[in-house]
Amino acid sequence: MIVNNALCDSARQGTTNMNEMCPQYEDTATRDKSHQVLEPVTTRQYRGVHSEIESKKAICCVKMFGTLAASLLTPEGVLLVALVGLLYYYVVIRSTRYFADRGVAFVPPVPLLGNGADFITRKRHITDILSEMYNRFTKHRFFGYFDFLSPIYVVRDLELVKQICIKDFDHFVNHRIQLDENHDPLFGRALFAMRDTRWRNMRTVLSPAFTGSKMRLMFGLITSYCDGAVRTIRSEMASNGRAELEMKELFRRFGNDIVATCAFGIEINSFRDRTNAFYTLGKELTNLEGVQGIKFLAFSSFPRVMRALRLRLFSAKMTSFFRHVVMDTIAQREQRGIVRHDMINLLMEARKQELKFDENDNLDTSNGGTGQQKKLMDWTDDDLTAQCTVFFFGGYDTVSTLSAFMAHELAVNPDAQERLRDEIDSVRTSIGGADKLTYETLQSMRYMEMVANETMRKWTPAPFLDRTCTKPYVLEDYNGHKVHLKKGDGLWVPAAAIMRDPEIFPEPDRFWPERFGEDGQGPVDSAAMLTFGIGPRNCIGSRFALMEVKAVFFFLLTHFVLEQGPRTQHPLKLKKASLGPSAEKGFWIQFRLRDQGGHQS
Ligand code: HEM
Repeated sequence: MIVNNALCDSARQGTTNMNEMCPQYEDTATRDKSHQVLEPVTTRQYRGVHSEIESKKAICCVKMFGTLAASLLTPEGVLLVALVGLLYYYVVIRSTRYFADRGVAFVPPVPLLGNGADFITRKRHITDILSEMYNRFTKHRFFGYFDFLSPIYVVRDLELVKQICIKDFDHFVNHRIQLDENHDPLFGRALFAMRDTRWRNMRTVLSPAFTGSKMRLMFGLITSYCDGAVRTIRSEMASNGRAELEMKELFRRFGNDIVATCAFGIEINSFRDRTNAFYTLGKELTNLEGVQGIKFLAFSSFPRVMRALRLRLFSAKMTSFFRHVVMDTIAQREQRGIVRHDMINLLMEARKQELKFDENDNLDTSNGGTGQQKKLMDWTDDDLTAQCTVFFFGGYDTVSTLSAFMAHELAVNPDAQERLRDEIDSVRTSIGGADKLTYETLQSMRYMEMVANETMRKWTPAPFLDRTCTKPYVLEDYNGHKVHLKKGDGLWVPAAAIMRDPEIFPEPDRFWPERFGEDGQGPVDSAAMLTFGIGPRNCIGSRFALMEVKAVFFFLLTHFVLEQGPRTQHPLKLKKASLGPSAEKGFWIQFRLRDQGGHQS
């Protein structure tokens, strides 16, 4: 793996050159090529050998089957079959009676695979499965879902969602996922996976790093990066000023470089250096497609089994890569007394108990922020690396997904795009150029906010939220039927289904940013906007995410018009094999340069 062109000027800027730091990541593949020379084999020779092998295999199978049948006909064999049958009955068949025994509405699951069987076998996206159940059980505040064999209470009533996630949060502090901190140090120690007091302490310590004032400090890093990236795209366009680009890939590159600079203090240009380690490992780290998506679900459903099998969510190679990057950057900064306004700097302050809320920050105590500084925890190197890497887990795929859907909606809704461009042009003119854009100006852009909100509603990157019951609790249905939850019971909030509920958002399949404007109806309840979750366990990085998405679109629409191209899939269909929503055929959009004259900064 080569980390080419890690554009660095570490002494001056506090950024880090990854080749210098991690020489072990140089590509060894080319050196390892085998020099063995093989004799060529003709097709006929191959077929002959192949059919001989096949017939030997068949004979072998018949023999094995015979031996097995003979051994099962012994008294021990019969006992074994009975035991397996009983185990199957108790573990698989009986478990499917869980909700029936408690009087909770549910759809009979597929044995072993549960209600997500169609997702596991790639027939339907998990969002579609949950939405169908959500729309079916309108007479209930909650219904049952089997995640493999694990029963989950899916809470569909908004008042109950608020009760669980805000008012009675003490009963539902944790997410379901459980990882061994030592075995899976990156994700196991990240805020998302932390539990109970450790989570509370870390959230309190980290909260000041995500306030408006800290975002303002990082804003310059983002805009200078956006400007450079847009210039690279412009320079690569065909002579007719057009290019058809795949948006997920484009925004992954944007997101990668922004996370690298803001979180890790490393400057990379993934548009030029297309296979840099940050990009390839980050993509691997956040991949929730296919087996990795199922593995993620399995760590929530059978944490003990996964731990007993010593399975890791992320490879040791990845852990070691990010650990080196963070530790070497910190060492360089400490040696040279460098201060750079990025997340590593904030975490270094947090480790020294020097990270504080600023006077102008709105203290949001629901997020764990108290503004007081006392020693809540001792930081290990892995704790620090994990909180940096959270930008990848939490922010990389989600932000690129949201941006890709936003580009798609703007391309297929030219009126909305035109209105957004008008707002961008008028702001740019009033401030005297895109290079003068500030965090406050971006925040004040009304239509930009409406477009982002509507995209987040229609295409939320996290289709459901999850919680575990930490203290006994009683759920009550509309008809007064009570269900007693015990410690360890799992709950989901079907965020995507709620945000497409026509009772809450009329005409839910329509992209209509105006619904969030003065004339629009907005949601009947603001708690229905669940893209960033709800309550004290909500997304700590939401400000950062929105700042990034809005800044990127400010620069993109300054330079380009987004249009449907020959490969644009409209209406979009979701890719069935991915846990996070993604487009079945990719997000292909045609970029057209705006008139070459005075639209750029
Ligand atoms: C569009 C982008 C994003 C979306 C849609 C998103 C969504 C979410 C959601 C749904 C949750 C769970 C909330 C809950 O259970 O109530 C969450 C948690 C979290 N997110 Fe984000 N996120 C985004 C960007 C980011 C970014 C940029 C970061 C960067 C640091 C981040 C870091 C986190 C962390 C650390 C948590 C766990 C918080 C905790 O457990 O206390 N997210 N996010």
